[in-house]
Amino acid sequence: MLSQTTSRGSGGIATDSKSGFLLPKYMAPSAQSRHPSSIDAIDDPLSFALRPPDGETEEERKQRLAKEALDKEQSNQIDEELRAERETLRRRKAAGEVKLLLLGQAESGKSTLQKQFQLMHCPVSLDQERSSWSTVVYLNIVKAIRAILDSFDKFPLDPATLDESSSTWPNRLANLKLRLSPLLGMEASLTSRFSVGGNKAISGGKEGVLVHRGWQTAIKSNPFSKNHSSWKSAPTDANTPPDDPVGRIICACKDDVKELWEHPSVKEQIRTRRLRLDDGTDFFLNDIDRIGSPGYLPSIDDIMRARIRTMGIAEHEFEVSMGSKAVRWLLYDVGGARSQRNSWIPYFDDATAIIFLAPISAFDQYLDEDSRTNRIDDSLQLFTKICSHRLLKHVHMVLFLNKTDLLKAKLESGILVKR
Ligand SMILES: Nc1nc2c(ncn2[C@@H]2O[C@H](COP(=O)(O)OP(=O)(O)OP(=O)(O)O)[C@@H](O)[C@H]2O)c(=O)[nH]1
Ligand SMILES: [Mg+2]
Repeated sequence: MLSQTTSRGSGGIATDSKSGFLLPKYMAPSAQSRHPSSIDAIDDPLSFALRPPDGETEEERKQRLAKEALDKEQSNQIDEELRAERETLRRRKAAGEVKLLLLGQAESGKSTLQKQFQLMHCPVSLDQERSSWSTVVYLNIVKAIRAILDSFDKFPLDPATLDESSSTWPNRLANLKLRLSPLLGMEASLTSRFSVGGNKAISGGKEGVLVHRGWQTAIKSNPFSKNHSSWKSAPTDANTPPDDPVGRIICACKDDVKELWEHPSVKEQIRTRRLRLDDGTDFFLNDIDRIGSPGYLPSIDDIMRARIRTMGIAEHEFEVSMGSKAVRWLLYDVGGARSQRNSWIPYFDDATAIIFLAPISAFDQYLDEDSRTNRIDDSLQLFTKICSHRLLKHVHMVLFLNKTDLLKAKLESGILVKR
């Protein structure tokens, strides 16, 4: 090896007798007979790295060639996909499409904003998904009850702190836990309804269920979803028990849910143990009579407040009237948890605009995925990174300070903003 390098490095010019071209000496035919052909030439590090190993057997050669053929096929396939993607983007740009990315940390309100767009520009499609959302509402209720009961398991009530009127509460709590166990037992089956094709929905433990795009369609095909009339008309089956077994259980145990939720010791537990419930929990549990009634179908408010975590990127398409013409908007709703943020980048280079959502009510909260990082700090860092990203230099940016109603409620309840 060393002698070859030395001979090539020796320099000098020779003439190719066939072409008459001047060649470096090591490329002259006489040199080529002594040295490897161009594919193995060590002047080209890539060729050198790719040359067959010394002493390769016939069997190894066949395997290597078969693998190279497979790699080439895969590489061609990727090239073809990239070409098709570039072509789609070119056509979209030519057609004047608007590509809008909704970015921000988890729970910042991206999917909620997407639903508001859908309600404004394509209400029919939201209406068609209406029965699917009852599964999300049920799951939110089950998750909140589980979190409350788990908290009492972890931090049991201290009988010394209970006054006379609450002295029977620990027994009652144990009894409620037993009575609510059939409802809690439905969590896994509710989660499985969100699986799309071969993609299973993931139960994220205390953070809730992560869903793939297209989950609404998957749920619609579940046997408990019912057809319904439009938003404005009242449900026609108001006196018949729900087909959905979870709906039936909620109907049967709504008084227990109510008793648990309204008990002062539960409110105290949430406050003192800083129990983090989803933002829509108060809304759903305060309204359990309505949700737990036969014929329940989610209202628009229910849909807006229902919480389900986005996994990956979900594309939504709308026709938006802009002046005299209708423009096609493609809205991308992304999963906001830290582990999901790398998947945003391929959507940056042809984005028209970004709406960055920052929930300003979260000043006293920490990330689910990193309990040491304050949510406002995370939003600020993320926004700074997005603003300075080289692919987003020419993209319009909208900063959306969200959840102002929750901020107001927190400040009015006496919670102070401090570092
Ligand atoms: N009170 C209140 N709740 C809001 C507001 N915006 C969103 N929410 C609620 O906040 C929760 C989380 O909202 P999502 O839209 O699911 O959050 P996301 O950013 O899509 O979260 P990921 O999908 O996990 O990235 C839902 O329960 C919403 O109803 C708001 O302005 N006020
Ligand atoms: Mg989302």
